[in-house]
Parts: sequence; structure tokens; C-alpha cells
Amino acid sequence: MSMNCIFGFSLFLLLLVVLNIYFFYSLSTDRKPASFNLPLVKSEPIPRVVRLINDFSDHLNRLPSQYYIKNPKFLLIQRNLISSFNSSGQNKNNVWNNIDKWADEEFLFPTRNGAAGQILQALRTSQITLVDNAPKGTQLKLQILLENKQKLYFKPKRYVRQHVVQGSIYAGFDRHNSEVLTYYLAMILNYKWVVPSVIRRIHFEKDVLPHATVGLQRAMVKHVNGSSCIYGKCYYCNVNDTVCPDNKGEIEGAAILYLNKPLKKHNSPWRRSYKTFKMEWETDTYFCKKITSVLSTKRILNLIDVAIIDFLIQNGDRHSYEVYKKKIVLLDNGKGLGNPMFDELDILAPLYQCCMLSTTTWQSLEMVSGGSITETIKLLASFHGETLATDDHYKAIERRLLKVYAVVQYCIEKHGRTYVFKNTF
Ligand SMILES: Nc1ncnc2c1ncn2[C@@H]1O[C@H](COP(=O)(O)OP(=O)(O)OP(=O)(O)O)[C@@H](O)[C@H]1O
Ligand SMILES: [Mn+2]
Repeated sequence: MSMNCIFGFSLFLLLLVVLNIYFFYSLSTDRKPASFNLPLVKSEPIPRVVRLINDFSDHLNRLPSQYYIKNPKFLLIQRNLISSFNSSGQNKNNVWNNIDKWADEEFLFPTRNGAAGQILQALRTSQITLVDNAPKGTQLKLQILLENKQKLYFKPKRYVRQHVVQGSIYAGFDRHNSEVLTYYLAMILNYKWVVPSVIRRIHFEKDVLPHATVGLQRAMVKHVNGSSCIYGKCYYCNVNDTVCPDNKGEIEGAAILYLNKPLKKHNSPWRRSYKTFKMEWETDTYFCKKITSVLSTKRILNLIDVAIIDFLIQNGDRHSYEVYKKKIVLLDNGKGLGNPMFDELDILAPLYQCCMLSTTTWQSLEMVSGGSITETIKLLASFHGETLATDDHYKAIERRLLKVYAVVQYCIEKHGRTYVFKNTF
């Protein structure tokens, strides 16, 4: 073989090696989600947090391929969801007539045979008969009475979908689209103790003004362009923070069905201080042990379910929770969808500190791998022609789901499956 031939052949081999390396590199970078971000200025003791995050990252890098692809078993669930929600056009009066018979042990509201879609359609279109300031909470919201005396809370749109909320995890106003997206997300994950919520546009001149209470009229100001705007009546309400009708004269918001049931309010053990000092759960490695002596396993598992949903949407503001029939009602989900580029891991503390999960929750989580959440939320929202979030937010939800899988794998490795998975029956 001539020197030229040997040189050419070696070059060819080198090229092959480089191409191979590139191929495997691109495969792995395509598959790998962003790693767990290290906390910037974070809770003491730093080394433990860093170790924990390294452990999670390690599991994230070794996640079995099943978590990156769709689970074929989800198809049946998706089909059922479609038949629950794709029912627009049916008679909405029947929906309200049956309202009192709705709450049962299984679902807070009926879902079968198109009932979920009918409720949303009725929430979106029923005639408005009274509009008032909502009496509860710290954020601007309205209380609306519909024909047939049905009550709803209306959280107005404060940001465009693309807006990125900077600052602390609980910064900013409520995001109305987060309320609606979370309702669908909970239904997809089979979390049934959730209140129907849908995007609605109310016409200021036709729907609000003629039905506004005196109290609400007092919470309005005239804008320089002549239109009236609402600043509301609440702890954070401020005459400079108004909600105004758009160029069609409408105000967009989340119409959230009012749950007229006795609710018992509790402080969350994993609530934030909202000040600079740290809460016990932020400093005590064995915090969950303490909690097991004051709360039942069932309640802790329920709090973990809620924490997983909160982590997916990045709601770091679940200071308290309300219970109906011993189960947490997923109310107040407006602080999600703040910053799609960031994943606050703290929200998952109930999961990684307790390392427990209800078996049924794990089954639901394993069902929705590989982009099914995104696909299904987009599909269900499309029945009303609505876009609930930007693609960045959907990507973030899928990325966080992988992190949830990784944390569960970490728990399994640390404690074993029998310790981690609990039957809640
Ligand atoms: N759909 C609903 N049905 C019944 N009660 C509700 C509903 N939504 C909210 N509430 C009640 O109103 C309270 C305030 O609502 P919400 O938490 O959404 O408002 P908020 O302004 O975000 O309050 P906060 O600042 O305390 O978080 C809730 O704690 C709950 O008791
Ligand atoms: Mn809130």
C-alpha cells in the first residue's frame, strides 16, 4: 500500500470516529433535559442541597428510555378525556339543573358523557346577572352570578401569554391561564378534586356595567382614554393597578366555578415565609418525620400529589390548602406559568423529603410520559379555540415531568419501592 493510500485511509477512519462521536453526542443532548439547577443563594446547609441535586441529576441522566416516549396505555385515557370535554353545543341548562347532585365520592364534578365540556361551555356562555368584588383572597378577582344562580370567580388576565414573571417564585399577579391549564392538567393526571375553570371574555358595557353592584362601581376608575377600568377590592388592590377592557370592549379572564361546599382551611407545612427567614422545612433534613407525627399518611400523600402538580406549573404559593370530604381541593392555581426557563425544585420538597407517593399517582404519572400532557392540554383547550400557554411553558412542563420521574427514581434507590409506593385505599 502506498503512503498516499495509508494517509487517505487513516483520514477516512478519523472522519468516521469524529462522525460517531458527533452522532452519540447529538443523541444524548437531544434526549437530555436541562439539568437540575443549583440554587443560587440557597438554604443551609449548602453541601446537603448540592449533594441532593447531584443525586437527582444523576438519576435524570440515567432515566430509562420509557420516560421519553409516549405510553401507549395513555391513548385510552386520552380518548375518555376527549369524550368528557368535546361536548360543546349541548344544552347548557341541563348542566345547571343537575348541579346539586354532582359532587360524589369519585369526582368533585361530573365528567362522563360530555359533562365536563358542558360545564365549561356553560361557564363560558351563560348569561351574567350580577358582578361584584370577590370577598375572599388578596388578588383582584370578581364574583359573578350567572342565570340559574350559579356562582363563579373571575380572575382577570393581567399578562399576555409570552410575559415572563421575574423575581421570587410567588412574584407577580395571578395568571388566569394558569388556573385553566391546571384544571386540564389535574384532569389528565386523574386528580379529581379540582374545580372547572375556563377562559371567558366578558363585555364591559354589556356584561359588567349593567350588573355591577355599588361596591364594584366604587372600585372602578376612568382611564384617560375614557373607558372605565376596575381596580377591585382586595388586600393587594390598588387604584394604579387596573384591569381595563381591550379594544373589543372585553375583559379576558378565568371563569372558575364556585364550589359551594363547606371547606376547611389549613396551613401548608411546606409554606414559605414570604420574608427572608427560613421555614423549618427549608433547614431541617428530617422535616417529613416531624410531619408524620401530626398528619395522616393519607394527607401527606395528598400534599405530595398537590406538590407535583405545583412543581409542573411552578406554583410556589400554596401557603394554605382547603379540604372537602377529607381531600384537598386544588383551588387557587393562578401562580403557575411564571417563568418557563426556571424550575424551582423546592416546590417538590414534600416528595423528596418524604420519599412517598401514592401508587395511583405514580401510575398516572407514568401514563403521561413523552409529551402526552402537552398534546392533551392543547387538544382539550382547542375545543374552545383557546391557546393557554406558549410552547416554552409546555416544554417546561415536560422537562419538569422528567425531573419528577428522576426524584422518584432517587427515592426508590434510597428506600426501595415498598417504602416509596403507598396504597391509599
Ligand atoms: N372556586 C372556588 N370555590 C369556592 N371557594 C373558592 C374558590 N376559589 C377560591 N375560593 C376561596 O376563596 C379564597 C381565596 O381565593 P384564592 O386563593 O384563589 O385567591 P387569592 O387572591 O389568590 O388569595 P391568596 O392571596 O390568599 O392566595 C380561597 O382560599 C377559597 O377559600
Ligand atoms: Mn393565591
